[in-house]
Amino acid sequence: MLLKLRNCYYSYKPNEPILKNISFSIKEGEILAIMGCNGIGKTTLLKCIAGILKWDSGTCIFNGQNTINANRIKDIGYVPQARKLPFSYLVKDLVVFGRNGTNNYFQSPKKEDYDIVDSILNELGIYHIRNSYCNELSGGQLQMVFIAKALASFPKLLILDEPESHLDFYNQFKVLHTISKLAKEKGISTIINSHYPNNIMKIANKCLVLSKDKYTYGDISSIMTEKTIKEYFYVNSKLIDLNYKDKNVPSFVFLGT
Ligand SMILES: Nc1ncnc2c1ncn2[C@@H]1O[C@H](COP(=O)(O)OP(=O)(O)OP(=O)(O)O)[C@@H](O)[C@H]1O
Repeated sequence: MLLKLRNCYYSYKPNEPILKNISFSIKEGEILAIMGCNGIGKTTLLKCIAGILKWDSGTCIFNGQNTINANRIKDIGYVPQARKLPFSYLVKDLVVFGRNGTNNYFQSPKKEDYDIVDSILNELGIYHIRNSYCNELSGGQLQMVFIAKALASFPKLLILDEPESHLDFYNQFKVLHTISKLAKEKGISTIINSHYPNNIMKIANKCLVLSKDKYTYGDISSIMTEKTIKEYFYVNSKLIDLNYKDKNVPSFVFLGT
């Protein structure tokens, strides 16, 4: 087991926990999707797992170590929600910051670091933009650059906060395909926050859906049901099976509230 959470709590304000009694685990190469309404605590959960926020209590075992009080967790790559950069960096210079797993802009990278960056950019199919300025990229390209930066420290666990938001359908597929490929071919486990059930059903093995007072967690097919959509999102839906290229593609049609 790569990550195991037991009875974890987190609150921004005393005695008002946002995350209550959270328990789940993730194996090597598994993809876990986190879902839930706006403001329910998904980003908070990702930040606690990544060590950006400190759990109030519970046990969080990552790679055999209890990380409940860790300041910086090695081997976790974190990709925050899409954002514009305050400064303009070349793609290769931004991605190389990921080499030491921090945003330490003052440590000079070496040639070996740039070689590793080049191979990652190549693997993600964005080598051709290595000398482009990040603030001149499209949203889809920028998202791939942030994923490259997170991969630059060779993480065992990749954490992505709504990676497909703001992207067109083609780029959503591209990002999802990349996440799935990294899990299958490199065994990189992934936790992904998403607002798109049809997307996560394409790539996730497990799913955790949060609400204010409870959550549900399990295999994706047992969790992503019409009942869960009604109970956690207050929306009526119909889950249909479509056939595409000889594969079954389960998809929700959202009918109304
Ligand atoms: N730094 C903070 N201090 C106090 N409260 C916060 C802080 N950050 C977030 N919150 C609150 O915690 C709750 C959960 O926020 P969070 O960003 O984790 O939700 P989310 O499920 O990721 O939302 P969304 O789907 O809209 O991105 C919200 O009510 C938010 O206002």
